[in-house]
This record gives sequence, C-alpha cells and structure tokens, in this order.
Amino acid sequence: MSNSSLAGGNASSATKQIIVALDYDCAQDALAMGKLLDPSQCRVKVGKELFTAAGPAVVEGLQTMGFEVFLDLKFHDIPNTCAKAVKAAAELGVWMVNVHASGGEKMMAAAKDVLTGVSGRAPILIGVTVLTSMSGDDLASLGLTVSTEQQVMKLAALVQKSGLDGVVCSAQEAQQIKQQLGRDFVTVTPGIRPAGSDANDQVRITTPEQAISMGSDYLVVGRPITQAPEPKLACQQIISSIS
Ligand SMILES: O=C(O)c1cc(=O)[nH]c(=O)n1[C@@H]1O[C@H](COP(=O)(O)O)[C@@H](O)[C@H]1O
Repeated sequence: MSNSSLAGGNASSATKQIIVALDYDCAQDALAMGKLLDPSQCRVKVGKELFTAAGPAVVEGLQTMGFEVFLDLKFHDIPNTCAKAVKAAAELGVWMVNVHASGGEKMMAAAKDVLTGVSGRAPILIGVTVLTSMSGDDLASLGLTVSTEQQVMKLAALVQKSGLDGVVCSAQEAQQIKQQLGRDFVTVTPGIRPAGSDANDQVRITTPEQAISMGSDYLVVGRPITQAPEPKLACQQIISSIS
C-alpha cells in the first residue's frame, strides 16, 4: 500500500493526525523534543531552519526514534531542480514532502514523476497553496486581486491536476477543498491554535477542533506545543481534543 492510500479521506479515522513542527536551530534540541513525544501518537516535521542547521542526520535521528518525518522544505525551482530535490528527499525515506504550488504545473508534475522511479515507499507529495501567515492584503501586495480562498482553490486544483496527493492550506479552506476536489485529496493544515493561544505570525488560524470539523487530515502544530511549559502535556491535550 502506498503512503498516499494511507492518507486522505480516511485520515480522520486514523491516529497520528498531529504533526509537530520541530522548528529548532540544532539537532540536539529537536531530538530532545522528540524524546518527549510519542511516535505512536504523532508525526514530526523538519523544516528549513532545522534542516539547514542539522542536515539529513537529524531526519535519520528522528526516524531511528520511530517517527515518520514530514520534510517541509517547500521546494520551488525549475522543474529539473525541484524534481531532483524531491527525489533526494524520497531517498531519505521521509513520509511526506512538499513543494510550492506556485512553481506551476510543469514543476509539480516533474516532482510527481520522479517519485515513480524511487525504490520503496514514495513519500506523500503535497503542494503549498497560500501560506497561513498571509491575508488578502498580502496577496494584493503581490498583485493578486482575488480573495485568499479563491487563490487557495485555484492552486489546489492545479496541484490535483499535476498529480500530487494533496495540499498545505489553512483549515479554513479545508472543507471547500474536500467538497470540490474529493475527500481523498489530502489537506495538511498549519495555523493551528488552541483557544487562547498566541497567533504569533499566523493569520488564517483555527483551533484543533475546528480544523477537524472542517475536514483537515493532518494538523501541523509548532509553537503551541514546542514552546508550552509542558510540551508533552500540550501535545496530549491537543490529541485528546480531537479524539
Ligand atoms: O508547509 C508548512 O508546513 C507551512 C505552511 C504554511 O502555510 N504555514 C505554516 O505555518 N507552515 C509551517 O507550519 C509550522 C507552523 O508552526 P507554528 O506556527 O509554530 O504552529 C511552521 O513550521 C511553518 O513553517
């Protein structure tokens, strides 16, 4: 069974919908947080800061601890370069990898194509639509005159047309994506904030409960867990709130 068929529409009945964003500047801190978390209860995300500082070794370290890793490097480049980066990610054995949907159909299709030649389990390949830190005003400043929802839907349709498994979006758009693109099209949603938490730099936010009720498959949660006084407890509370 491919990773893709494990994701999507049935994820809401599965466990491990929480992906903890390990946004740290060194492997030591990321692995220390990993020790507090339970790989049978959540997955982890390695993003640009941690990967740039610590490289593939930290991915391997987390995998050795039993975690499935979402490698969030948001590749965005010419098709050949992007596809080769996705291939390198797949060879690290990661569970999920992402590219920017705004790289376009040719870039995304090349990234998907390269995975057919990868031995073993291919990672779930996801396209980032509009960053959850962005509002309509931010889009306008880029010269986009459509609403955030319209832009997310436009990019999500392009992601699907390019053959990818799903999108990163805010949970606010997850319901519409499921309605228009099908329940098996995976929605990965950052911008998760338990009631009363600081939004930080996130704009399009929802609580974990709202994200699940809107049809989100996977909830990416960073600071509300990693900067909590008791991260393990914060993670457990979020898991309980959606179970
Ligand atoms: O691709 C992502 O994971 C991502 C996309 C997006 O639109 N917004 C977003 O916040 N993220 C990532 O999700 C994480 C959210 O972290 P917190 O805001 O601390 O919960 C960060 O690691 C971001 O890099």
